Amino acid sequence: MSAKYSTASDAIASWREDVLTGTKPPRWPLGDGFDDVELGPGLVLLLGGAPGAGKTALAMQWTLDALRIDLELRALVANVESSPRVLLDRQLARLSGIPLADIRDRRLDEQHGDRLAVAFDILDTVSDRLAFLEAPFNLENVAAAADATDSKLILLDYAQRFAADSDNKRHEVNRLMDYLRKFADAGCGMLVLAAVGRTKNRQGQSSYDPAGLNLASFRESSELEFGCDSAYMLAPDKDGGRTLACLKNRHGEPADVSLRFDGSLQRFESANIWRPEDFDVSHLWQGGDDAAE
Ligand SMILES: Nc1ncnc2c1ncn2[C@@H]1O[C@H](COP(=O)(O)OP(=O)(O)OP(=O)(O)O)[C@@H](O)[C@H]1O
Repeated sequence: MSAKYSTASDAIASWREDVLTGTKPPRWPLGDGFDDVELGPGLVLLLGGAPGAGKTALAMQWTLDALRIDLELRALVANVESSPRVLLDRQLARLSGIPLADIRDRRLDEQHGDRLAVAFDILDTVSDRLAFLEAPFNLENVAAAADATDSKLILLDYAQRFAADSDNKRHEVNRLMDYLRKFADAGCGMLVLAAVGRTKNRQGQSSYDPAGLNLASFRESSELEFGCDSAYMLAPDKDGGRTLACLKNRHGEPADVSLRFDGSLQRFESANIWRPEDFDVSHLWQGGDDAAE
């Protein structure tokens, strides 16, 4: 085999050009509050969390918002567990502000008309740049579908299900990361959801206690944690919010993100974004009335 390498002069020529012209590595915007979360060509982002933590909801929100903001972007969603209709119901709830339960049961009438119209308009702006993988759910089909649709953002939900069936699942999941890196090297950005294993809590019981979840929690894999560029764990807070804990960030300082999650609307937002209802100022008016009497 002939040796494969590039000389430093080759590498420096294009790199120096980027540095001097201020050309940054491309990143896709993921919406308000997620500036520190890096997803773009060449990167593998791992997102873990207990069942029901909201991984799918958050990953779909990022994907749709990236498509809304970056009109050049195309995305492929490879979800083994949920059909496109189920995923679209959830996004319709988020974009329209109509509770998911009403959308799921189609309890919709004229009063929802305007909000539905706005949400469908938004979906129309992304629909020809968004594709859903159909069976077979394997990496060969992911590669073929990404090529056919020219998708650069690929959402895998979830990683362990894309490891070939085998008696040695751990080995297969480790091999999976090799393939994910090949997708990234080919210019794709990989948003990879991962199941996590239970850990022992302080009482010695097996649980998904957020305090015990760490890089080693990614089930059946050591390679997932080493091979990714960034790894996040989505965990419920005591007050019903979520913390997006950054366990690893190869290209920057790891920064956690505090989130609010509205399950009925499948909507995440940064806990740092100001909302009028968080500030009850009615007592000030009350005080004013008292003072006037
Ligand atoms: N109509 C609803 N009202 C309120 N909450 C809801 C409603 N429908 C779903 N949810 C909640 O939204 C969350 C959706 O989680 P999601 O499926 O994104 O989690 P996940 O981390 O991907 O889980 P899994 O690994 O089991 O797929 C769950 O906590 C679920 O209970």
